[in-house]
Amino acid sequence: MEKLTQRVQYANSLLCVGLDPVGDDAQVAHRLAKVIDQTSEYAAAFKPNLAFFLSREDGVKLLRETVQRIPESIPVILDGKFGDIANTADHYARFAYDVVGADSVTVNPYMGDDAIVPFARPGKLVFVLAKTSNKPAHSLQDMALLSGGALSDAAASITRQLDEAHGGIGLVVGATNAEAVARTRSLTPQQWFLVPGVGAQGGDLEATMRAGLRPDGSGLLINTSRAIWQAADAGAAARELMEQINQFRPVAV
Ligand SMILES: O=c1ccn([C@@H]2O[C@H](COP(=O)(O)O)[C@@H](O)[C@H]2O)c(=O)[nH]1
Repeated sequence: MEKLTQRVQYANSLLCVGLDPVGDDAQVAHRLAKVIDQTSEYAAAFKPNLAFFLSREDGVKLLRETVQRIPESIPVILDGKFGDIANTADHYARFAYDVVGADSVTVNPYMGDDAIVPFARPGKLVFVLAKTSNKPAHSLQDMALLSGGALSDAAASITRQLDEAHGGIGLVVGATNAEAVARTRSLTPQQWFLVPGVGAQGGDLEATMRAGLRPDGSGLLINTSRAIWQAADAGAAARELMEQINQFRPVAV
């Protein structure tokens, strides 16, 4: 959390550069290095998606090399959407933090608190899926609970309680539904949101910023993956998005 706050201030950025490497093995390591080197200046964080590495024969090696390439001052969020019972979750946490060297992970809360808590280590930040960016998310996440509210509201409330108990718990909230961003912000006023869905998924950046930004001008990490990976000039694409994001932040005095 501290590392992220420092990085956001230093780089004056809320941009999270997603790393979803596609292409053949021979070229992908080179492209990853290039994207990291060209976008580092503008990145508040990097988010490698585990699936895009595990689908390659030497995927874990490539992932470790990717993380090592990222400057130490920039937080790495391993997007693995982990979510199993406690003793299994503990092994996923060891993989993410000790093997890969990530600072942060994404976790699916469906199985309950014990799927989340093993990832809550000092200095680490856990992003729990609350309201995801994919269109069919509503089929489960909008279900009304007998106790009131929707299932995604319950996920948000649980993360708030866990953050109060353990610290370092944020949420994943998609940029494709600004109303949901606002609602989740009202339930969790202080927590960090990892926000995918801008770029290839067509999320509305301005509406998302207005709905989710904390009064201190922070608390959102806007992720984009394909829009940077596929750009002819990844650095220019990252700078442009960072500047667009900053237009909606209060100017520091
Ligand atoms: O709700 C969610 C949670 C995670 N993701 C992941 O973020 C990136 C988005 O990539 P784009 O190319 O910018 O669409 C990808 O790794 C997803 O798995 C998400 O999209 N939505």
